[in-house]
Amino acid sequence: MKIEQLVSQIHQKKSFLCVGLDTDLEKIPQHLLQEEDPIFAFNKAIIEATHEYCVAYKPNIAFYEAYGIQGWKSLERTMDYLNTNHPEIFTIADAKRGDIGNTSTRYAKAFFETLNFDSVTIAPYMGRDSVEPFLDFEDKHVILLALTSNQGAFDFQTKKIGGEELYKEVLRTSKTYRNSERLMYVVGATKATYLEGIRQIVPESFLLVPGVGAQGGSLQEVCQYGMAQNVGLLVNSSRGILYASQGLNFAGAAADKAKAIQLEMAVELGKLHQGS
Ligand SMILES: O=c1ccn([C@@H]2O[C@H](COP(=O)(O)O)[C@@H](O)[C@H]2O)c(=O)[nH]1
Repeated sequence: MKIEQLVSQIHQKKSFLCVGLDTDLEKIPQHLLQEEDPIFAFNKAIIEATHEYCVAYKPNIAFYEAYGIQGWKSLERTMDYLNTNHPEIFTIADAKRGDIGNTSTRYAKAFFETLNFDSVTIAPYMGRDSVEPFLDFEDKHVILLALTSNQGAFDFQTKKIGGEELYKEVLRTSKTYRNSERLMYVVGATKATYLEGIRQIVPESFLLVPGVGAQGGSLQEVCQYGMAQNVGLLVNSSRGILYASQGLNFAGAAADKAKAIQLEMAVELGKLHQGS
């Protein structure tokens, strides 16, 4: 998908919500366990209930790999369903991959060609030749981990090397990569105040921002410090939407949660237009 199509969706739906499809058989409503493919049945119901309020879906690959071949089949069915029924919605494989070039190319083919995702999350630790193979795919995007939402982010990412924090070095160096216009970055909502400095380095890049809802990040703060002229934000919520209810009306409850976030996002987008 082209960035312009994503931006156009954001304005059309007045939303920059990404719904995380972290589907956990221990948390989905019990009655779905009788279905032939409970993970897909849950995802389909969530997608149908929430698609008008969001512009992206992000299956975290761990939740599918955990169930072996059956989990991988559920992921494939979910992607086929999205690409067939909602091709305008941006898809993110939250896989956090990255390896020597030869191997990265195989990962890229798996997510961009076989599963037909629009983007994949990549760890920057192995450097240029581990990331560039993912950047070779037209209209596909690499979402590089910059400053993650967890406490462990302070172990390495905020440490200074040569006078600058490592996450800033990741942002600056990655801008020199081949096809760097296909890069986006992960920045946790729990680190919202850092977004001001991040925007000085990557003013218009799209940022995937997990950590609102269950992890306690604030949507308002993310917008205050991180919104760009092209919006430039995809704010993710997974558990806060998926498991709003474990009863028969789980999808309705998820829709209510997604709509509540979308309405807050509409207010934030309104402020952007006032400022221009
Ligand atoms: O820094 C990061 C990077 C990725 N994640 C992932 O996002 C979702 C968040 O789920 P919630 O239930 O909304 O907390 C999940 O898939 C994480 O693995 C992140 O949280 N932080």
